[in-house]
Amino acid sequence: MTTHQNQNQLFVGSFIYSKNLDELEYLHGAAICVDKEGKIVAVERDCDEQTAIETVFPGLGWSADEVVVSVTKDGQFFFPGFIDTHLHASQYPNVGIFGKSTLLDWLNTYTFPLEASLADPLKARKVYSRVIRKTLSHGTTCAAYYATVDVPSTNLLADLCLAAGQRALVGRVCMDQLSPAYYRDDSPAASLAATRASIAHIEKADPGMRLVRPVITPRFAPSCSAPLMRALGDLAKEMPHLSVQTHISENAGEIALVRELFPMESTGAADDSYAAVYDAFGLLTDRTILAHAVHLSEAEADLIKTRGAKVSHCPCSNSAITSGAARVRWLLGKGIVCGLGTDMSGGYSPSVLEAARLAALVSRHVAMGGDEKAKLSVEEVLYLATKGGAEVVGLEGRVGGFEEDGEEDGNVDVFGWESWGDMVAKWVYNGDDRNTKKVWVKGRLVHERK
Ligand SMILES: O=c1[nH]c(=O)c2nc[nH]c2[nH]1
Ligand SMILES: [Zn+2]
Repeated sequence: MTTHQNQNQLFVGSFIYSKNLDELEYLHGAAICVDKEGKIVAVERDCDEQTAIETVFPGLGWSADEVVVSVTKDGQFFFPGFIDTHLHASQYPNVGIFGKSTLLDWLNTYTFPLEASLADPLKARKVYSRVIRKTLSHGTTCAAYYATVDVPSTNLLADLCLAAGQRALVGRVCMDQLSPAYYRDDSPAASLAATRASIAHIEKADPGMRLVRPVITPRFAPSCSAPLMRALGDLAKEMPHLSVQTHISENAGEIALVRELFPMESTGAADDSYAAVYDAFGLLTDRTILAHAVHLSEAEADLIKTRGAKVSHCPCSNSAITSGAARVRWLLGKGIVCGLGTDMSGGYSPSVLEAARLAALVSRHVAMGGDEKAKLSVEEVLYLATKGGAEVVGLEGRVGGFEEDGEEDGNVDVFGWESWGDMVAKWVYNGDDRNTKKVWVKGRLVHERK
């Protein structure tokens, strides 16, 4: 595959992207110029290839013979890359394998043994290479990954993302309690040292955090002792350029466990809620990504809004391991920023488009529970999958550009009489990786469907 890296590029045709939560912008007959560094340097409406060559290129100092041109055909469109705001790269081999488990037994039965086994570098390379290739093929240009406790293989995940050209947040998993002895940090100090080592590696591998960045990753409160939680909260304060990712309020058993492990008298938290525990340790900040947020109380959601923390909605995982139906409309109504996560392998699908579809369906289940306003529209779930996600991972304004286009073969039957709005709805409800023909990140072609 020619990647067109370090070449000026012209994209011509139809562009569709989220203007805001409620509206998609449809630009037909438009042109976008992307320079050698992968930056969008011109967006022109009512512009075809010839017009761009004659009127736009001179201002950019480009000559037509050195520019790579991509043009959409009928029914195709450029769409911003998807942002997967929460997934476990290390759990990819287990997608679909969850039986009838729920969170806590699922972790012990399926998840910890697999994650521990990735300390084998050959196995880690195989799994991480495949998860990157697979998510790129579904149009995921940016992913917030959990790796494992193991430092070398976590670092390898970052290196592989960098080599493949996928934007990524890569987190070494911190956990020093309540998992088998073969899979946990030896002490809070060891966990902190290993985390620092992984951060140092990733920052050295990509000094300007151009594509890949480390993320502070307390697995979830039950996996972390109070001293470890405090150390990671202090680390987040020391490194304000880094995000924090964790899980919150996914499952009833987990919530009861947090209450038992972190009584408010021991933490100095304002109340005995899950969100207050993270807050007490300095882990609830405007750089915090909270996966799930299914069973939050009113007060917890208000606290999350006050701190500016973000939510990764994971409808596939929440359904597969029967955690519950997150009330996304309620979170959005409070002004909490939300994006979508596949949460493999709690979730079984690598596709953010599938997560968008399931977000729409789960919102209808919430509506059937009595809140008619809960239903999310096609426009809303696509916003969560792109611009909302960008804000969740702290890359707003940097991603959400035009990085992907759709193709006519595959599972979406287009008859020719549909409006563009109807075509997009058909893509959301029936599309898959066959509709993703090419994927670009920073101008580099990182996936091409043959
Ligand atoms: O969906 C989840 N996946 C996990 O790996 C995990 N660990 C803690 N809590 C979790 N939830
Ligand atoms: Zn998860």
